[in-house]
Amino acid sequence: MPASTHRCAIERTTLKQISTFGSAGYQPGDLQLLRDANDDAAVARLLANCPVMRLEAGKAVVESNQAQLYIVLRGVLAVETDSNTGMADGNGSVSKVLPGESVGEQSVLDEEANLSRITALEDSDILVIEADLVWKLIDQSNVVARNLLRLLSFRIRAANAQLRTRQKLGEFYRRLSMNDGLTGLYNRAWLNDLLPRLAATAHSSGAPLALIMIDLDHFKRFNDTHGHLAGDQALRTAAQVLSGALRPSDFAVRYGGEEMMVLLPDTNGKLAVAVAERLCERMQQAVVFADMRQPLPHVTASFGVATLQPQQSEQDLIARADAALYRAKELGRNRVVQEDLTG
Ligand SMILES: Nc1nc2c(ncn2[C@@H]2O[C@H](COP(=O)(O)OP(=O)(O)OP(=O)(O)O)[C@@H](O)[C@H]2O)c(=O)[nH]1
Repeated sequence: MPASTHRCAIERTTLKQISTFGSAGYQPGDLQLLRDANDDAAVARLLANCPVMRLEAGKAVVESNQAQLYIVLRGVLAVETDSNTGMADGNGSVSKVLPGESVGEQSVLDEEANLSRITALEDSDILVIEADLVWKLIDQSNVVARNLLRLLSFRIRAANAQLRTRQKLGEFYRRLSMNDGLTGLYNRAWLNDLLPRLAATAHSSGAPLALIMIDLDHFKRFNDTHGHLAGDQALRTAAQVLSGALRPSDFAVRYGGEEMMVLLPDTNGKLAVAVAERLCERMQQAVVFADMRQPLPHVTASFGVATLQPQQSEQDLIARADAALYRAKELGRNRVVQEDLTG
């Protein structure tokens, strides 16, 4: 390619030409992409007139419509991946490009303009290679082709690793938004999302769905006597009792304050009462440790049990379980009451 064509594309950038690669005194073999190409005459010939450009610290390469490959000869570049490409998660990530390393291979290969923002972290000298010259290098040098494949393979691995990390992080935050921070049980937001779906499934399949509403007894007194932190510990203990006693298909939710809820898909009223009895029993036996040397008094809870009736909404189900819980409190607490289906 004639040298004038290079100049035309480059003048639109903040880069200033300081020499050509042929006269700058660098060895191709020192550059990642040209490793083992020191004795490759075709490579030397093709690169001889390629411009070596200076990018001052803090300056960015102005976007070019044409794909170009940048190889750092001296200095450091920061490459901020574009967040509008659909490849990123909206947060562009920044990586450093050190002497010998390159940026822009992918845009050269897919013939797209480089959408990354490239900035010099210090005064940097850069070998700029136009896309069609990169293709000529690939055509004429097996060594360059192999180095490029190696480089791309490394980039794919790195991108996959980053993707996996982001997926894990996404999963972590998803869980965080569904779980109550104090007890680890599902939270109200999760319930609002899931309960209508559980109810719809139960209605359409005809399988029973039971709900147990649970409220710790005299919890205000517990807090007042032992302090709020001990109260928090009692709540955690109660949550452990629930999650430790349920089947994997059941769900325990912190409904709010000292109120919790258990959802039992595929469970009829009789079975749900048996589960609630078991929970009630375990609750009064569970030891509340705020300080290992001195356990706190046991907490008890009252339980209201209801099952989804035909045509009943999930709000009706909660209301019926709540009414049964209220009755359990009235009858003296630390007990299970099933909804009254005769009324
Ligand atoms: N430590 C602690 N206390 C809480 C939390 N959420 C709610 N509470 C307390 O739970 C207590 C609930 O009190 P009440 O609604 O009067 O009920 P109760 O004292 O348990 O009485 P009964 O339900 O009638 O047995 C209040 O004192 C709340 O401050 C929490 O996250 N941590």
